[in-house]
Parts: sequence; structure tokens; C-alpha cells
Amino acid sequence: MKYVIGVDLGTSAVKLLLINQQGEIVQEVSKSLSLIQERNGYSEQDPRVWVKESVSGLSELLEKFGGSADDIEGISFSGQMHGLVLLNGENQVLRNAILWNDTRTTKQCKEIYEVVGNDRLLEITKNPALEGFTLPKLLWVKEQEPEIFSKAAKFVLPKDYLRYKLTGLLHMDYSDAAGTLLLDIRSNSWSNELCEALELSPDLCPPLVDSHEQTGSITSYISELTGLSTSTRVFAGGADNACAAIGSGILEEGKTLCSIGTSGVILSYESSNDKEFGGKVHYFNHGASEAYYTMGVTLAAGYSLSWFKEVFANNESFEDLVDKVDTVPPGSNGLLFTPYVFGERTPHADASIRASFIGMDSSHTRNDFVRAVMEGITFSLNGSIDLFRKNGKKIVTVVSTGGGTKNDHWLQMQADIFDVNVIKLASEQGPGMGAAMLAAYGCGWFDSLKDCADTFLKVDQTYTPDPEKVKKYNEIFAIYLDVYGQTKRLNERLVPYRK
Ligand SMILES: Nc1ncnc2c1ncn2[C@@H]1O[C@H](COP(=O)(O)OP(=O)(O)O)[C@@H](O)[C@H]1O
Ligand SMILES: O=C(CO)[C@@H](O)[C@H](O)COP(=O)(O)O
Repeated sequence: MKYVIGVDLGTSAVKLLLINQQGEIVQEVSKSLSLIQERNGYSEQDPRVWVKESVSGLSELLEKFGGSADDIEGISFSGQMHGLVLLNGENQVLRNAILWNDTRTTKQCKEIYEVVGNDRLLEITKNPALEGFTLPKLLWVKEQEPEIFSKAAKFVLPKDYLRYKLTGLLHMDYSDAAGTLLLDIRSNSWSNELCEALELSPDLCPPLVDSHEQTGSITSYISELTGLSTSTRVFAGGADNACAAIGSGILEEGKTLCSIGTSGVILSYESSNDKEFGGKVHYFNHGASEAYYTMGVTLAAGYSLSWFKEVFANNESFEDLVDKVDTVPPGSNGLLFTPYVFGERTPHADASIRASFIGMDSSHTRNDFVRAVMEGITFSLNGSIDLFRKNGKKIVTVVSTGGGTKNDHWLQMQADIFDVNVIKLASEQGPGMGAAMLAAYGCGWFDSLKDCADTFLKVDQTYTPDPEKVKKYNEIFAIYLDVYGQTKRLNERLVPYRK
């Protein structure tokens, strides 16, 4: 039997899956990661910690496997998107990575619009300038940390740095490059025009490759540390949402994904890069060649629940925290939550907005709060579904993935709020599975990613919407939509008092 490894470098953990030729998960290991948040709106991680935890996770995986390392033919990666990793001429890390949920770059986004122009930016990149994307982060370091910036020779994204440490070679794949806001999506090349306009050297950009392309093999040093074989082929991999799409079978038009990880995502397959969404949704390269996807993003989806747990139930497991949400009726007895703890991206690109609980009263118990948090996250994702539907997309079935699928009630809530059939696959680890599928396809096990999906992906359960709950949630969603406008100005006035 032959195997591949899928590494998912997420925000809350690095997860490693060992998968056989039938697509069965033979072993899995997860290593937690934490955020460094020195100021309000700041969110960083140390790339060296990603490598340390991944290497330790890989050696644990190999130990649990116990078979011959030579039978592990390939390894590939899924990575949290947009995070800026700056390297010097020796490929050493110059500062902590500035992550996708860090919103310090509002000024740099304005600068991009002033210099490039909204229409031209959309023409080249198909995306707006958002605080989370990599380009504004590069401009922030250039402006605020000129000494560090002067030493920068290359920038890469999180999983690219990890792959570099495993192979000694630097690359970036198209699906992740699209999220930098420096890729010319029309020609699939770095935009010299943007680099020139914003006074960035094009030499900072790494070589581009396809997600299933081989980008080296395991170095003997890493082989010694982990037990991996130097003959194991290393494939580029992709952005976590592109990998989640592959690992959830979103490989043709009409298929939609809901992912609840740290962030939350509604993603839809696109066969071409010439549609116009006016920057209302993200429009990125897929991990499958010559394919694309559109996506709405809730910045703090799973994170809102983990924030609530950390503040109010730190010693409890997620399982215990959400155990009784089914005892609370839809609408959480009049308690409403907006999940803006990091600000928001879709449908309101707003770095200043913050979360609210509306309607608290003395009868509410902790279970009402927990359900309200889960509903608020799901309402926010429904905002993206709404946007897609208003753009003419028909959404009747959604494949759900990520940590949020660990709870049945949340899956049923998704079916009732989105008014769709929700499919849960046998593994909730869409991004890791997608990464493993890129390795399996790269190794030549299958003629296409679609063939691989037909063998690897199995439906576990389908959740159908309950018409009564759909009606009730429709009414509450209208109230939810009002909260943004009603709290926007209040939050702007609170900005000077934040940490
Ligand atoms: N048992 C559970 N029930 C409901 N949600 C859960 C459970 N366990 C984890 N989660 C949610 O999943 C999130 C982590 O999802 P994951 O896909 O692992 O994130 P990432 O890929 O960003 O690291 C947590 O923040 C939490 O909100
Ligand atoms: O910023 C985005 C997408 O644009 C996020 O989806 C990140 O890619 C982080 O993903 P998770 O850690 O939540 O999987």
C-alpha cells in the first residue's frame, strides 16, 4: 500500500493526515497554534513555531504509522492565506508573520486605491484592497519598519515557508498568490505594473507554480528529524480555501462550500476568470489548474466561538460548551450576536466594526449565549450566500467542512439558516484532504483531481432544512442585517478607547 501526507497549516493548529490509496485516513496528528495579539487589530504568528510544530507533528505521525517511510510517496500543503512572511537574502525570517485577520493596514489600502485606482486594481487582480491581503501588509512594513524592509529579499505565504524548510526551495502556487493582491489574474503572472506603481521590487516575489507541481523532495536534515524518506516527493499545495474546495469535491460549476474554521467561508466554483463581481466577493485561482472560485469571508467564524470559550468557559472542551445548544430554540430567546470580533470582510469590508450581543435579558442562560454565537456566525455566512444568490447563483446544496462540522446541531442550523441541504463528508478536514489529494494527483495515482475526489470523498450525512425553522430564521436574519448599520457609528466612536 502507498500513502500521501496532507499538511494543513491552519490558524488554530497544524493538522497532518496520512492517507492511503483509497482515501482513508490512516493516521492523524494535530498541534495547536496560538495568536500573538499585541494591539487591537494586530494578529501575528512566528513562522519558526509553524516549522517546529509541523516537524514534531510529522515525526509523531511517522511513529504512529510504523510502516516503511519509503511507501509515503508524496506530501503537500494547505495553508492559511495572505499571511506575510518576510525573508532576508539567506531566507531567514525577518519578523513575525502578519496574518490574514490582522487589520492594521487600512491606511495602506487607501494608498493602493489612490495610486492604482479602484477600476485598474479590479482589472488586474479581480479583487479589492482589503486589510487582510498581503500587499497592504508589505506596504505597512515598508512604511513602519523601514530597517526590516531594507533587508527583505523575498516574501512568501505561511505554507510556502514551511515547504521551504522541508525542501530548501522557495515557491508560491497560483491559488495562494491570488490572495496577495499582486497577481495579475488575467495572465497568471506577478503584476509588474502594481510593483512599479507601489515601488516594490518584483524580485521580492517568489517563482510561481501549479498546486500539483513537484517542488523538490525532503532534505536529509528533515528526514533525520521526522523519519520521512528523502524519496518522498513534495508538491506545492494551495491556499486553505482552494484546498478545502478540492477536499470537498468543489470541482465543477454549481458546487458550493461552507467552511467554518477560524474564519468562515462560503465558496463557489468558477470555470473562468472573466466574470465581474465588482470586488464584492473574493475571486481567486482554484487549486485545480485553469479554474477559479468566488468567496465571501467571515473573519471570525470558529474564532468567535473559541473567543467566547476562552473568556467564559476556558477549562471546558468545545464538546461540553455546545452540548446543550439544542435545548434553546432558534433565535436564542431573543438574543442576537454579530461575530465581528476581528472586524468583518463580507458583506461589510470594515476593519473598525466590532461584535455585539443585542437583546440580553436576565432570563438568558449561558446556553442562550452559546446558541446566539453559533447563530450569529451562521447569519454572517448567510450574508455571503445572500450575495451569491442576488448575483444569480442557485444554491440548493452546500458541502460543509472545518471544525464547525464537529457539531450536528450546527450543521442542522446551517441547513435551516441557508435553506439548503447541507452535506457532511466522512472527514471534516477538507483543507488537509485537499492537500493530500494534490499529492496523490501529483504522484500520478489519478488522471484528474475529479477522479481522485470520486475515490477519496465519501458522504457521511445530509441535513435537510426544516420549513418552520427556515421561516423563523428568515425573520431573525432581517433583524441581524440591521445590527451592522445600527452599531457602525458607535464602534467608530469607540476606536480611540481600544487597546
Ligand atoms: N466540537 C466542536 N463543536 C463545534 N465547533 C467546534 C468543535 N470543535 C472545534 N470547533 C470549532 O472549530 C474551530 C477550528 O476549526 P479548524 O477547521 O480546525 O480551524 P483552522 O483550520 O482555522 O485552524 C474552532 O475555532 C471552533 O469554533
Ligand atoms: O483570509 C482567509 C481567506 O481569504 C482565511 O480563510 C484564511 O485563509 C484562514 O483560514 P482558516 O485558518 O480559518 O482555515
